[in-house]
Order: sequence, then structure tokens, then C-alpha cells
Amino acid sequence: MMIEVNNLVKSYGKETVLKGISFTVEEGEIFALLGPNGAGKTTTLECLEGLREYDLGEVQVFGENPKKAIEGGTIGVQLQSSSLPANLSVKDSMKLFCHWNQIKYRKDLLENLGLDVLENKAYKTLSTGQKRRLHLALALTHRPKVLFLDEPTAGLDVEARVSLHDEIRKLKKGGTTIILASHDMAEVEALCDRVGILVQGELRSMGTPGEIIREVEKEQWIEVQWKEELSNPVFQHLFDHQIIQGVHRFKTEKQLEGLREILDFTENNQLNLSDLRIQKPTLEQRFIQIAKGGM
Ligand SMILES: Nc1ncnc2c1ncn2[C@@H]1O[C@H](COP(=O)(O)OP(=O)(O)OP(=O)(O)O)[C@@H](O)[C@H]1O
Repeated sequence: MMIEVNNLVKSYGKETVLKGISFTVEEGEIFALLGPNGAGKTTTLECLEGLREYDLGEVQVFGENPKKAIEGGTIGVQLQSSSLPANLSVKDSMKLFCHWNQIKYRKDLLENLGLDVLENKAYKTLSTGQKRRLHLALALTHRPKVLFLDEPTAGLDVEARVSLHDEIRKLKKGGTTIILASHDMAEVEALCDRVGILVQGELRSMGTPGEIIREVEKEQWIEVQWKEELSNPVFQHLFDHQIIQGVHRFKTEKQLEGLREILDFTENNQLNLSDLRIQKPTLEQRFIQIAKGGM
């Protein structure tokens, strides 16, 4: 096991923000902590990064306590918000970090992250996406085995996000274990091997995105639109009828029977279908359910 968290408890004053959370991360995994604002994601990451004291529980990173792991260079960290001196160039910031880490200048990292062309640009002139890439490059200078990313793509446009995701996948391929915090469900679904859903300091669900989605898979929705206007068709296997902008939505636990009923009803009443689709449950739906307190 690469990372082991056992019954982690953390309070700020009287407020207990982590209420005994436990999880493990395997070597080479991308693990996400997904949760709404204030759920405790950053606090958890900071405890794992050795940057924050905790009250109870055990945290091990590669068999060491986090403070030792960060001193020994096992850990790389990209914080939620970081900054560098405004006039420092990309090249000089890389030089500085390499100097701190007592290693040779890592032009390769700037090249891999598409930053070599910006080498002489001052930090203040970089776009948000370019700054994110630079902070990622700097977090990687000492070749950490574990990389912590706190909302790595917040505020990035679609293109910048997709390309940063590609870089994160490449790091995983290279053997880096990655733990990230996010409230972007699409990001987590696309990128992560496993996810823990954190709500009010408790891990309410954990598994692969597929496993978490399957927790609601029984509940599928069928959406159907007829050319004719209908107010309230009644079916045996379809329930919770809603009409949203002319589209009829039904919940079902028996997809095939439900579809058959719709087709028979359409034919028997000589109606015309203009659309028929099955709406697959998404991680977002499950997340909303869990965040609202449903299990
Ligand atoms: N240094 C601090 N002192 C006091 N309370 C804090 C401190 N840092 C965080 N908190 C509180 O702890 C709770 C968890 O915060 P945390 O930043 O860990 O959540 P988060 O899930 O990362 O949220 P977000 O998605 O908004 O970044 C919040 O209620 C927050 O107000």
C-alpha cells in the first residue's frame, strides 16, 4: 500500500472537520477526493502532505509519516493556490526549484509541459493555465513518487483542462501515484481510478467511478418525445412521470419492459416518436444524492 489513512480526525477550534476518515491508495493509482465546498478535501491533503497537524489517527506515505516523506522527497505538492514573484521568469523559477532540490536544471519538464517556449516570460504575464502548468512542473522537479494536486484544473478552459489531464495521465503511466481533490465530477470520472466522496468530513462512498455509478444503476430514466401532445400516459413499468419541455421522463428499474411498453403504446395509438433514449446514471447524479445525505 502506498498511502494508508486510518481514522483521521482534525478539528479547527471547536469545529471537527475530519471525522475519522480512512482510505488507502495503491501505487500508481490516481485517487480523487470528491466533495462539495468545505467538505474537508484540502485539510485531508494537507495532513497527508505533512503540512498540517492532525488530532487523531494514522497517516503513512510509503511507510513513513508524512513529515518524513516530504523531507525525504517522496512527495510533490501542487497547492490550491500558489504564487511566485511577479517578475521571475519561467526559466529562473525552474532553476530556483532545481537548486533547492540540489538537482540539475530540468528543461525536460518544461518541454513536456509545453513551457519551454515560455522560458523567458515573467510569471505575472502567464495565463492561468500556463501558471498551473508551471506549478505542476515545479512540483515534479525532484521526481516525487506521490503527487498531490488540489483542484488542478479549477478555472481552466476546456482545452487547457484536457491537456492538463493528458499530462496527469502521462505521469501515472510513468509510475507516479496521484491524489487529487476536485469538485469537478466529469474530471474525476474521466481521470481517476478510484474516488472517495467526502461530505462534511466523512467519506460517504468509495470505489471506482463505475462502482459508485452502479450504486444508482437500478434507477434508470427513459426519455421519450412524441410528435403528438400527450398529458399523462400510464405504464406498468414506468413511474415518476415528468414532462420537461415536451420530453416525457420516466424512472424504471426494468429497462426492456419499459421500452417495450412505450413502443407498444406508440404503435397501438398510432403515434409518432420523435426521440427515445435511455439516460444512463452519472457520477454527478450519485454525488448529488450522497451530498444531500442519501446513501
Ligand atoms: N485554517 C483553518 N482554520 C479554521 N477553519 C478552517 C481552516 N481551514 C479550513 N477550515 C474549515 O474546515 C472546513 C473544511 O475546509 P477545507 O478547505 O478542507 O474543505 P474543502 O473540501 O477543501 O473545500 P473547498 O472545495 O471549498 O476548497 C471548512 O469548514 C473550513 O471553513
